[in-house]
Amino acid sequence: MSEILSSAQMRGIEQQAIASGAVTGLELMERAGAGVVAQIATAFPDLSPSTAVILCGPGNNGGDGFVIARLLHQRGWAIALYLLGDPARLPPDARTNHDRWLKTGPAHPWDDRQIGDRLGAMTSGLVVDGVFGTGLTRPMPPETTHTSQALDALRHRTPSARPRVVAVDIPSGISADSGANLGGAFWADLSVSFHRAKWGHYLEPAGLPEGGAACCGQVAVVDIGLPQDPAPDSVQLVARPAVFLGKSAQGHKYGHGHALVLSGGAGKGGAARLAARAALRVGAGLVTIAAPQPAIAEHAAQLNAIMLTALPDGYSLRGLLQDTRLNALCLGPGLGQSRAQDLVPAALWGRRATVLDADALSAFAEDPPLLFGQLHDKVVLTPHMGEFRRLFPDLSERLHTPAYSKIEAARAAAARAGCVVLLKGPDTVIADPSGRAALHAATGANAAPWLATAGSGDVLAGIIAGLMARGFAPFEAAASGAWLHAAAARAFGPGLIAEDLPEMLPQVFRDLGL
Ligand SMILES: NC(=O)C1=CN([C@@H]2O[C@H](COP(=O)(O)OP(=O)(O)OC[C@H]3O[C@@H](n4cnc5c(N)ncnc54)[C@H](O)[C@@H]3O)[C@@H](O)[C@H]2O)[C@@H](O)CC1
Ligand SMILES: Nc1ncnc2c1ncn2[C@@H]1O[C@H](COP(=O)(O)OP(=O)(O)O)[C@@H](O)[C@H]1O
Ligand SMILES: [K+]
Repeated sequence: MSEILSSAQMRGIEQQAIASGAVTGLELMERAGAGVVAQIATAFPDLSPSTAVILCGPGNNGGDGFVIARLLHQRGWAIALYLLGDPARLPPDARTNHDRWLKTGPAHPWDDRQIGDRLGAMTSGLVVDGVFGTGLTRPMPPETTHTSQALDALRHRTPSARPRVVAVDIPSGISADSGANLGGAFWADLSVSFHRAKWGHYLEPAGLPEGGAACCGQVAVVDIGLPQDPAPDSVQLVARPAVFLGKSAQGHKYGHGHALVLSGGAGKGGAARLAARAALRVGAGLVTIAAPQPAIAEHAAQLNAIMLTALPDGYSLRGLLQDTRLNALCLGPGLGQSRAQDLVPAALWGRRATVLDADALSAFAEDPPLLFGQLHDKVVLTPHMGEFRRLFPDLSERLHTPAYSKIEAARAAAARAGCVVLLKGPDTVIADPSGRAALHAATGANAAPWLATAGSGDVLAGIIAGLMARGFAPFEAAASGAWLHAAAARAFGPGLIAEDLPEMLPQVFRDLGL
């Protein structure tokens, strides 16, 4: 797992390092610029010096741009540099690098049309976006409209017939906190960030225009000599399971737990079977489906290793939970809302590790606090955005403000609910009530677009329940579950349907070396 930061956290680290005397802002800017130039060489080894258009903005992102111009020039590049804004108003370090650059070449005043035309005519070379970085919280100014449109047009050309586009830190116009396109954002083949990647590199707010995960291209992170201590409240990017998922040679099936998946009525059992299959494949020692009597025959016809029991209502669930070996529950997929209203309180009374998904969440849309009052710290809620809106309408509403991120929303939800919340999407956030948070990004090179298929969420709920049956803590089970789920989808590839996901887990485990 690697740490990702908000813009405020990054600013804090930078300011503290400068205030302590360990480093100057000018040194950081020099290293940032040098880091970008080094990453360009690494990412595009075939790119030989030709023309680089360097776009500099009014803040420190522009300051990095001047450093990059100087260093690329030293490497034989012809530079065309444009500055948005008044050089006299540049912050001090950016001003110093602006003045240094002027000894080598000119800083053309920003001319949106001229830049747009120039970019449109380029068939090779480099465009460096140092217009705005982590400091931007408003839409791009109108003076960048043509430039943005010209960049958009380049994006649709084959890479061999256009310049490479490199963003300093993050493409201008993308919120480093929420990943939102603030309006008129640029895009890049490569975004070179400093010290740590930012939340916005991996978050992708729903809908158009495309946001951070879609616009950042390859994300590279360069060390600029800031202290490496973990930031308080930092968010971890889930790059692989944080726990060892192998089984010990001596294990007994009851040592790996017994997961109970609660099913809906006749004809509605598919979702529970998907979840149960996933719980078993992920390594739970035993898995039982508990279904109303009329659904038993249908399940029996389709199940072998998974056990089956009749369960009419919440009263009988309390009875079933007298068996302490049943250590993890999964409720919601295909459950039906009235059955959920009856079973969820009984399940939560049992204080087992519990996944609440789908109908187990929507059943409380009328009165979310009724649910929150019963939750405990072994529960994982797995809402998609629609379910999240039903339980946390105010947080969902706030997500429409561009700088408010899905990470903050999931954190606030976990604090309110008093349990782990996993908020789904191509970018999945896992948060607990203490503020601990992780982001699993199925975007960029990790994209898993075939997960957008009916029933894939049921499988995720089952994976997490299975991992909790095995004894993993809710947060680890949720974060590792999100990773396994996407890895299974990638391992199968195009054509994936939900049934395929559990069947890919063995290969995912083998690839992990288990
Ligand atoms: N934080 C750090 O440790 C480091 C930061 N560096 C660079 O500094 C960047 C952040 O610099 P800044 O905080 O100066 O911010 P930016 O350079 O991202 O730009 C924001 C600046 O423009 C102004 N502004 C914001 N929106 C505007 C708009 N729509 N129209 C006109 N002006 C607008 C802001 O008031 C601010 O001055 C980073 O992205 C990175 O590139 C690097 O130099 C290396 C070290
Ligand atoms: N485009 C996508 N890329 C990656 N993961 C996705 C994508 N779309 C959906 N997912 C994942 O697939 C699952 C869908 O769950 P959910 O919305 O509950 O669907 P269902 O109710 O049909 O099972 C979630 O885990 C979500 O994160
Ligand atoms: K930028």
